[in-house]
Amino acid sequence: MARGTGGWDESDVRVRPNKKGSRPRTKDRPAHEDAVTGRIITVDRGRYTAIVDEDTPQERIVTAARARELRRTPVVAGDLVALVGDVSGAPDSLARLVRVNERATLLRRSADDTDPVERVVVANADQLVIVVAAANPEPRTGFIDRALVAAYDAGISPLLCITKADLKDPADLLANYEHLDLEVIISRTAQAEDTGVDSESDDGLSARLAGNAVEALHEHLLGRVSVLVGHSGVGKSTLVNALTGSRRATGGVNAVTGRGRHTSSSALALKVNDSPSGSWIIDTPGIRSFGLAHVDPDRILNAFPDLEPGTEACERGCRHDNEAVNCGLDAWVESGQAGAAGPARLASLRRLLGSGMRTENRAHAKELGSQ
Ligand SMILES: Nc1nc2c(ncn2[C@@H]2O[C@H](COP(=O)(O)OP(=O)(O)OP(=O)(O)O)[C@@H](O)[C@H]2O)c(=O)[nH]1
Ligand SMILES: [Zn+2]
Repeated sequence: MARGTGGWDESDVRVRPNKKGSRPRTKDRPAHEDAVTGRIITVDRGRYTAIVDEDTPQERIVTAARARELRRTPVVAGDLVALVGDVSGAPDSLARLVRVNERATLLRRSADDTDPVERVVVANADQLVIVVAAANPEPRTGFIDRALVAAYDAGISPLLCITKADLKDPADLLANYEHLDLEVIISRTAQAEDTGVDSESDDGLSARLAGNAVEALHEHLLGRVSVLVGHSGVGKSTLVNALTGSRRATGGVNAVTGRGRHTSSSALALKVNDSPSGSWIIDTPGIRSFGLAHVDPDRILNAFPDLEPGTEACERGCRHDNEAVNCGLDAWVESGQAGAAGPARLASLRRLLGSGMRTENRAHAKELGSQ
């Protein structure tokens, strides 16, 4: 489209003289023109592990420490950063991390729903894979709903992955989400007639997963950065290892990250097997729930598109929570417009709305959380 002002070129751009230009160079902050870009794979006790020159013959792992000028900017798995100094990646070399590039997305959580400090979990993820088991452990819709809120709030597409469908039919669980435009992958162990993918969990337990399920998930990971969340025991590490070829428990070391030695509980990015450049899984062992103190109640409602139209009948200022009088959502659900799962969905929404902080506390929380 033509620009409204028409016919600009570079000569129209006036370069303002830099007031600080006459200062002695030594007082200028270094421009770091020689910096290289790295993708943060994991963070452990003040050391930042980055991959540099990704998917080129020079690809290498560089360990870095943060520069003072970064102040308190959080740096997390998935961040793209500028590195200077010794970026050779040689044993015992240490680079300096001087800048964090602007993030496309930022997945955040608070420790619980009343904790004012928001924590940055993962940067630049395109997709949040919510892993729940059909049984053992029992699925909790509360966890799924929280993860959906966090995903929508961050502008990350959610994908629901149900594991262990060999133990129980997940139809009842899925009925909760049939009115949502939510993509679902169902995984299970291989039956006799299936092709299987042998994989081991991080605890060294082996499972033979149905090949078509692993393949379906693999397809969703191509060309994207996906972050996986799930409760302990749902089969997350079995899946991650099947998709990345990483086998931490048996001492196998992922060629890229050295996951075999990775013992901390921080997020870890792994390259997806047989995939185009830029396909990453970020496993989050430490994240098993999402405190939503940082999310605005209106945005919580966004994660319930099957209910949201019902709020058109609400009075202005309606909080739609358990104390709300004449909330349009009650009639919406009673009339069946949210389907059979409507009552359970509304109960889940109200649990999330009821547990959050009141708006008055939010401004303060944001200030604290920005650190
Ligand atoms: N029946 C069945 N078992 C599975 C399936 N996937 C994984 N498992 C088993 O479930 C157990 C737990 O799997 P993990 O991969 O360790 O689960 P996790 O989510 O990584 O759990 P943490 O390591 O505690 O975080 C292991 O014994 C797996 O072999 C499945 O689809 N069906
Ligand atoms: Zn309402």
